[in-house]
Amino acid sequence: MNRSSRVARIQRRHGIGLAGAVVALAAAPFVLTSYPLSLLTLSLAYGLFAFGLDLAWGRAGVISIGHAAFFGVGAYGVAIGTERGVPLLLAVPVTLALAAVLALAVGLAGLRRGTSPSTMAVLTLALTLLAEQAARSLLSLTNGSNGLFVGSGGIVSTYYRTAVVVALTVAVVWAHLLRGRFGRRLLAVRINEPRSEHLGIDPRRVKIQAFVLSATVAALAGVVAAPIVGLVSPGIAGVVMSTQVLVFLAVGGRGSILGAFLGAALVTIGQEYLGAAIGSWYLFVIGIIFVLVVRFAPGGLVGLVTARLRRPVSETASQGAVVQPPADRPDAPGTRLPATDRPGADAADVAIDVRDLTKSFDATPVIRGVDLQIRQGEVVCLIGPNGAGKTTLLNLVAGDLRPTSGQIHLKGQDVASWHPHHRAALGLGRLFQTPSVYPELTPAQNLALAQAEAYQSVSLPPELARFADVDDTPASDLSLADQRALELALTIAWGPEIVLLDEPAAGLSHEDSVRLAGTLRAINKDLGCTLVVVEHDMDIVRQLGDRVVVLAEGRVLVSGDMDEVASHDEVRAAYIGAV
Ligand SMILES: Nc1ncnc2c1ncn2[C@@H]1O[C@H](COP(=O)(O)OP(=O)(O)OP(=O)(O)O)[C@@H](O)[C@H]1O
Repeated sequence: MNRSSRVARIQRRHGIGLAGAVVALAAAPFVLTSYPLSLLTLSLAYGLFAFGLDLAWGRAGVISIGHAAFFGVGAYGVAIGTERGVPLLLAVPVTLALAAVLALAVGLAGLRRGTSPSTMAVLTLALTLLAEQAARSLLSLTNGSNGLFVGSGGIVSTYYRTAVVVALTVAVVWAHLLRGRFGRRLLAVRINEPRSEHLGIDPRRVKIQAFVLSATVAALAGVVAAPIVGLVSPGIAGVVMSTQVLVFLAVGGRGSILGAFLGAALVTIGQEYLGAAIGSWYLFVIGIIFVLVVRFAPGGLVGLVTARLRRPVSETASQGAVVQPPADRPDAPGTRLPATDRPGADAADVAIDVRDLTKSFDATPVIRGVDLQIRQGEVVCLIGPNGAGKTTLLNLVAGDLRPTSGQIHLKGQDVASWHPHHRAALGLGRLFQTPSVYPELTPAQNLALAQAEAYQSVSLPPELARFADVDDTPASDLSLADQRALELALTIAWGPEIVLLDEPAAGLSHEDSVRLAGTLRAINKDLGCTLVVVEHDMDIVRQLGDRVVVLAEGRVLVSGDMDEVASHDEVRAAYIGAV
């Protein structure tokens, strides 16, 4: 089955699932009495809350252990608005906007570059503690610990219908978002942040967007929940509520909208009936279930069912995101943008220009005043003994490290302070020493993801294009040689003008290395890519390099063709004796 018919099948299955859910939800008021119906309504609100958390935790890998702060903003927004006679049509948007702004502030602070994931955990924990305390202390606004009453209009089924409409609307909007660029980028950043950044995606932006969306959905859930809960009190924004939603999601399963609603419904309904049967011991039972799920079913109930159904890897790994190159790309496949349309295209013929570059780790200098100019279309091999600073130099050019001093120009642009995704936007691609691909996705999805983000369209050489047909196994199952080839394939499919490669032949057999050198030559000749290759294998260097640059102790020792370099006494003596 080809990829587009598989995508159509997934969409059909989602459509059937949604239709089934609509029918079941529509039938509920006719078969349930008032109490179970109000429990179901509460489950829908909590499901929405869990889904909100999933947007951050399950989809973007952003840890939030204080999401009830946003839920509380939603619930109090409605409660305060109702008490003061503010129309819902005004109170709800203002409340949601407030939650979004709050989340933006937290996201900007906690998702800065270089901060550890635990920063967000600490910040959100502080937020939920603060929110609960604020709800207790701001007496004139919140009525303190006594809370505020919100009426549901008395007719449970009417309110149930409102909750259903809100939940379904969110599900449909989400399904739409998932199919587009945002869903794809969310998936890419969650699976492999550095790779995504070198495909021009800004991971911080994607995570902040996801967190703001997540908080807004959580606040909407609070809006929906307030009239069912009836009494909006400080606990609704507090740490217990924040923990409870983590349980909903862990039980149902992260990364699936069904998991969020299922987990919330099972725990909410279960604890209600358990509570009636065994009193506060129900908390103990819920705790045990949580531990068992985390230990034995980390994918939650939905994960268990999916594993039993043995769904194709391309379906399960992509979490519903559609990973295929968009059909409506303005530049048709096989074409390159006119040179004058590319950013920095009017710069001189120099692709990379490094001047007096230095880099120290702590006080230890590793790069010591490197000058290096590489022309567009050139193939340069960077060689030198272990620890000479070759990888560090690539990292500096790619933006993965900031220089201590000196200048880096790409295509005439001063990029020394630019982030990797900004440099990628100039057409700079890179390969890592350890192949960096999207391991959970199939090779075909890896390629499709790169093509969907493409800097420009290119036709892949046949030895790389073969991956487009491998759609039934995750990339992590490929051999090292194939993972290296896949990393090259997805980088080239993205359409770079300059590619930095860090020991691309490491670990390959002689035959594979020779084949790789031929492919790189073809990429240079047919696609015009400038290549900078760090390599130890002198056979490959001989085949590849227009020019060889020898780096030693962080300095350029000599630069020239292979014969010049090989005849250089210092190089022979100290670095490549056998050449
Ligand atoms: N993040 C870092 N922190 C501290 N020291 C580092 C860091 N990265 C590299 N170094 C040090 O910088 C020096 C140069 O390392 P680098 O990896 O650039 O060398 P290389 O020429 O690529 O070596 P190899 O051929 O073995 O890969 C080494 O001594 C290394 O330990």
